[in-house]
Amino acid sequence: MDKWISMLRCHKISRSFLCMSGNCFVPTSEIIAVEETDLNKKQRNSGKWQKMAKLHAFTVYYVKKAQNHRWRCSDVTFWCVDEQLCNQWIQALKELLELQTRPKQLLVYINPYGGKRQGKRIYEQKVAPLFSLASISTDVFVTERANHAKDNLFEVNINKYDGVVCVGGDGMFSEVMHGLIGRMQKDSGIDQNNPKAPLVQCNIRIGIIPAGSTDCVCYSTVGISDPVTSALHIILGDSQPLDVSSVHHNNTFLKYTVSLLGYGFYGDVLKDSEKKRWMGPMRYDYSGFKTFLSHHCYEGTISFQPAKHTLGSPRDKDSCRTGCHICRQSEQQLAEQRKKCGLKHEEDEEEWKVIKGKFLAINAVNMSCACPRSPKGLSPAAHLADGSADLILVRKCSRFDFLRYLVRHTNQDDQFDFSFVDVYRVKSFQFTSKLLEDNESDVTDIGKKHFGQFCRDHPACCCNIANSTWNCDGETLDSSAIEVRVHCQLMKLFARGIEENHKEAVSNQSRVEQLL
Ligand SMILES: CCCCCCCCCCCCC/C=C/[C@@H](O)[C@H](COP(=O)(O)O)NC(C)=O
Ligand SMILES: Nc1ncnc2c1ncn2[C@@H]1O[C@H](COP(=O)(O)OP(=O)(O)O)[C@@H](O)[C@H]1O
Ligand SMILES: [Ca+2]
Repeated sequence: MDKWISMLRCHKISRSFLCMSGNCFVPTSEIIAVEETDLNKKQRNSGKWQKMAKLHAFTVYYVKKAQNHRWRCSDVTFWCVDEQLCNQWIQALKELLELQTRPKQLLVYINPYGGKRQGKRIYEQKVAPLFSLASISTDVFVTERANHAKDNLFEVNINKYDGVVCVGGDGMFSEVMHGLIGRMQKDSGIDQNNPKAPLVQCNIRIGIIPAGSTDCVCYSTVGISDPVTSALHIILGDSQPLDVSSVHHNNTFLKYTVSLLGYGFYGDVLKDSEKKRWMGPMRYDYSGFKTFLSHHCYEGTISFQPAKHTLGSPRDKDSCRTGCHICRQSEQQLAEQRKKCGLKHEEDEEEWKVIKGKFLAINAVNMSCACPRSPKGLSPAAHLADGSADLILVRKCSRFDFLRYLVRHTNQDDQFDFSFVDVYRVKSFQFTSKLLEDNESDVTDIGKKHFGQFCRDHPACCCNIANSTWNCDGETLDSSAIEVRVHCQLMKLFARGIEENHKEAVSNQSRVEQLL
């Protein structure tokens, strides 16, 4: 009988922990749901139960943390002969759950064509059952065309929802983010075309269920690209602020970006890969190889304002982790700035640094851009919410050197430790391609007429006179002059940043245990 009445092992309940046995406990913030267990069902399945006294039971579903930031839903059932006691437990636990601020109503957009075209199946089989277990109601849209989700976000009654979930890749996330941020600015009468406009923060969180090709935003904010893990972060109501950069050209708003804004190599890879969508995520390997062989470099001018407000540097050894003190400090600065000037932007005429040159790649990243292809990312020490971006300039170099640089994205070696790579932490920057500069100064329009030709002065130098395009979070952006500004913590995700590795977490756990 003892075997069945594990309720006896359930010693103690406090406001923050449910202790289930001497060495196993679950923080209440990690309980997914509590349900009365349907014993009739179990009794029907097992004959020996019939002879026992009438039992009552409830099941606690909780987050079980596995290796590599992977989360799973686990459960434990507590049995009891006393119905009243059982109900008291259920009641007490439900009250504790009510105290947690968790999403109750979500708006879900599924891109059925992202990644390996599994978005719909992933949502239906892995995510929807968890949402229903956690009593979350959902309105689900399966998109029928690109920009469907974005357009819809301008029409829906957004206040009805506690969050928006997108099922897809970085491109789909970008679409939903544009819809939400755009909607917020429209509702507040803010003109997005003004690059200096102080944007209104977006308090409705976005959850990403990864079902795309790169899933860099998900991987960099959760530590793994796994639909169940992401669904559990949404259910627990996690919150991770995120920097967003705005991209403008001549007082016209072009795009927002949270992960990679890349010109040259990554722009060319994306442009070529769009023609190979049928290949699925493999298209990036194919186009990556092709672009690597073409070895085009582009000439232009970059000017930037260094981010002096933040303590970190792109060469730091420590990365941004859950509860990061550098991001917290930026949050405090932001709050103080708001107190001082309201929504107005501080007019800063801080110094601009100017760099001219020939580049194979210009990458601006608001976060590390870690993804399964590059587990440390393009800038391992970049922060999710410090109000800065890391600007990585890869100058013209040999194919062999560029390959060495690319390979370092995939291993532990320092990818900035090359004479042809410079990295700066910035709060804003501008880029103008040489071709545009020449056109603006009324020099003949050679580039446009002879697209694809190489530098006339140095035929062997591989410097392409055509412009590259920008890879803006997986969307192509055709503009040879852009102005970029980082907006500190403009939006929030259902995530908590990457947690310290498991070993440390376990040792913290046993420390808490001793305290109890
Ligand atoms: C020869 C060795 C080459 C190894 C290079 C490995 C580098 C991988 C770096 C990945 C870059 C991450 C930045 C994320 C970009 C996404 O926004 C974008 C779009 O992602 P999506 O397809 O929408 O999920 N994906 C790409 C590859 O441009
Ligand atoms: N129903 C649809 N049909 C075609 N394209 C779509 C649809 N829904 C969304 N999209 C677009 O598909 C693009 C890529 O989607 P994404 O989910 O990021 O997949 P991937 O990671 O494979 O690129 C996004 O730009 C998005 O706007
Ligand atoms: Ca940042």
